[in-house]
Amino acid sequence: MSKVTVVGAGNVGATCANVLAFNEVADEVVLLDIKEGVAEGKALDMMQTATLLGFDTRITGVTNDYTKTAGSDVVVITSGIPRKPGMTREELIGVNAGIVKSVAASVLAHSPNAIIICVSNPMDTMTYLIQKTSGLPKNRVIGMGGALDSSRFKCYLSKALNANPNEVEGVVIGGHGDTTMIPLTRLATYKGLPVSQLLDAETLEKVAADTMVGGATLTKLLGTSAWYAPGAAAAYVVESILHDQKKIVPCSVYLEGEYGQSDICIGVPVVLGRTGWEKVVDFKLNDAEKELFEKSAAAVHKTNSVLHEIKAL
Ligand SMILES: NC(=O)c1ccc[n+]([C@@H]2O[C@H](COP(=O)([O-])OP(=O)(O)OC[C@H]3O[C@@H](n4cnc5c(N)ncnc54)[C@H](O)[C@@H]3O)[C@@H](O)[C@H]2O)c1
Ligand SMILES: O=C(O)C[C@H](O)C(=O)O
Repeated sequence: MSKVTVVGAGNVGATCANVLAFNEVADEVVLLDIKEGVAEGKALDMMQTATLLGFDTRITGVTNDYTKTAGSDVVVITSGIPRKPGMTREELIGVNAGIVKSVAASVLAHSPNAIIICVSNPMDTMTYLIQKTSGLPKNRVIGMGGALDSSRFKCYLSKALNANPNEVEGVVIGGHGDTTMIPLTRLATYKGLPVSQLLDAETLEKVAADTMVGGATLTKLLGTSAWYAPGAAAAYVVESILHDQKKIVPCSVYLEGEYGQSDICIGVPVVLGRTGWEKVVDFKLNDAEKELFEKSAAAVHKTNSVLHEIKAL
């Protein structure tokens, strides 16, 4: 029996739970929220799609009762506030740090062997906070951002190429921020062909720029941040772990020298399997990409330092 808990039954958490159930990623999904009735209601609504969609996953919802999450294999943390148009993700730190820290402690009290996936923003810093305060081995703390950013990169690339997005490969590393993410255009391909052979430099620059502000663009359109792709991206990470798929996915993980960085959680390609992130894959960045990665890491370190100022660490 596999069990996944999703904390936060808002836009992203509910979407993630829905994708997990629809794809039968786990036998059991528990949705938890602090707001009375919300998780119960959404879980019940989702369960009523089981016979329509033909899935066997059992979904339950609870209001802040962590005993019902006991024995989870994977816990996805989406609790916290989303940004509004005009805000950066970093501005959420003051409210979200307290929520994420206490939620991580509560889930681990009942599921000490769980692998934690952090979605709440600013995601790299929230992942670092969990890593530093939970005492978990580093392989069991994973920040989800790169899976989403890479799917946006592939979406924008496929539009520029007028191609099927599923035939496009592309990876985004670095921080999950408007100015810190790094779409690796040099390594992006369409059916194995480098996209630089198919698109001009100006188009490629626009694709990278659109990718970097992908979340901000949606926030402006929606009035709150996105949820369909974020929820699906979190479920994709869960599936690779729970089903031991060994997919290489860019995730925010605690580095100890890899990519020239230490004491930071930031997006790098990792192999995801049943024990969490199993190894960092070295993409052999060129000098320009290395410089971008260093700048990105410096910005994430700066946000992490706020954790001390607000006494979250
Ligand atoms: N990493 C990513 O790629 C990514 C993508 C999208 C959104 N996000 C982030 O995910 C978070 C959630 O976004 P959303 O759109 O789902 O927001 P939302 O407001 O729709 O949902 C958040 C939910 O968290 C709940 N919550 C708050 N405090 C809680 C607590 N202590 N315990 C349990 N539940 C609690 C709220 O009641 C709410 O239902 C935001 O911080 C957002 O910035 C990250
Ligand atoms: O943009 C946001 O604030 C939410 C999330 O990080 C996203 O990229 O969609």
